[in-house]
Amino acid sequence: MALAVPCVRPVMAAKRHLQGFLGRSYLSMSVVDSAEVKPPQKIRRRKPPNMKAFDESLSWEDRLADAVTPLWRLGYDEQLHVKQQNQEHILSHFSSQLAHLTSAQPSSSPVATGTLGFSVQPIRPSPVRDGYRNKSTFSVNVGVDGNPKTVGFYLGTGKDRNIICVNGDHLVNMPEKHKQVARCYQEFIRLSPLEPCLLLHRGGHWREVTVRSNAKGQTMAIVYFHPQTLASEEIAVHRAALVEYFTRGPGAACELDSLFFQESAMTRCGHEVSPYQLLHGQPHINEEANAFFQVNTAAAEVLFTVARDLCFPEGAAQSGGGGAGGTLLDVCCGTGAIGITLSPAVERVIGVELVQQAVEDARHNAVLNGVLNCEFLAGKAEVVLPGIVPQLSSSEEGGGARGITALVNPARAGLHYRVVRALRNQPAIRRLVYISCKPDGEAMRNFRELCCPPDPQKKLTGEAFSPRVAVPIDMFPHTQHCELVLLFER
Ligand SMILES: C[S@@+](CC[C@H](N)C(=O)[O-])C[C@H]1O[C@@H](n2cnc3c(N)ncnc32)[C@H](O)[C@@H]1O
Repeated sequence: MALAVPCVRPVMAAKRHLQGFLGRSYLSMSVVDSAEVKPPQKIRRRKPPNMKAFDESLSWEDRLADAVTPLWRLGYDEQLHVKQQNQEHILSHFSSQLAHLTSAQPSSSPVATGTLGFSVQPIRPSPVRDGYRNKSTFSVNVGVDGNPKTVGFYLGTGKDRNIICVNGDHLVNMPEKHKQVARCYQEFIRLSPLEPCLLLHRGGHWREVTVRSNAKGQTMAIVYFHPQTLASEEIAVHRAALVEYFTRGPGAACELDSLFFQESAMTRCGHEVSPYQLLHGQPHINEEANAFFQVNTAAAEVLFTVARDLCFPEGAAQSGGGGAGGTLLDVCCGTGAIGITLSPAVERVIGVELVQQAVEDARHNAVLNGVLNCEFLAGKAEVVLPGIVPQLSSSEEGGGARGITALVNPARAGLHYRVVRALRNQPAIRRLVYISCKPDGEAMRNFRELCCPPDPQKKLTGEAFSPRVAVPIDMFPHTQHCELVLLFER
């Protein structure tokens, strides 16, 4: 199988299907009544919103760039320096809390790495700095000139009634292809007799467009449409106009490989509730890299390599199979990318994930890659893990050379306390790798729970973990975001 990115596991190209991504469902929607037919609405030019709230000395483009990519004015080395300092500051805070918890000598300096008690490695840069996003969602709203059919990104807030939509042609993190689709979509909706949908309850139809692309340059667009009270035959007319525009009209220049359409009366709505309709092209575009569902594919490869090296420093992941035994617990595994990537290093991988559709994609990805030692369980980690982790002890403790390694990659809400307790109370887990996109948020609570002294009252009887190594990774150049990978051992 061909593989564009050889750093993790050359024989394992994870061909992830976009269909899987589309199928994810977090919200339900009410049934839309499409019986009432309304005549096409007249397009009104609206008054531009109150612009006083913005810094008027800057152009709209600069204001948007400052909001979306706040580090864009800095050179890349400077950006990395800023992020490194931020991460060290957060870790220093953690170190102080840790010292307090364990009544050890508090850290004296707020930022110096040497006083943390563990090492912070230099930030790993993103291999791609500009145009790295493989997914972009463009909104529709009132533009600077008052045109309500403007496709771009919001500035301002609904509460302050100063929302303004600025096109993203100048944003450095956005690929050209995504910008082209956004421009064409804007042209299309401006030609359409239908109103845009600016607020879900205020009428109008044309909503945001999501654009996805892969390393081969294939592009998928998903147009979201509010049906309001249109009859299905009416919607069909506008759907056909959209297809015509993107296949034979000016939009054909985008060379879309897939065009999807979703009728939805809610902000987000899953395929099960309101099916994604394939209007043109193929149902999936594939990515032959290891981490498609991260927004920056190339940087995700770096993340996975770091995770592998921290989980298995002895390097058996490169042995090409067989591994050194033991189990990898992939907690909050999403579509299984990390577990599948690391599977050669262990006898088995157990992935746990809340979203059923993601679990099905993970199973699909394992099959696609010929990986047989991964199982994926659907459910809340706080429900699933307390049931299975204690069972692992008899077979794993002292059995394999590695026992159990835990890798956790929760959403911003962090891990539920029951998850931390299940992991801590399992003595066969000697090593735990925590990947966090927001280490100064709820993850910090988890770090404390992992490292505090045992507390029988809270049924936290297992030995405490200690932080050993922290590795910041720049997944999003030009923004403030930074991923942190933290190795805990005991
Ligand atoms: C940051 S993503 C990690 C995705 C995955 N590790 C990857 O690389 O693609 C967090 C994942 O945690 C899942 N999640 C959120 N709450 C959860 C819970 N209580 N139990 C299990 N999974 C959860 C989300 O659905 C999401 O897939």
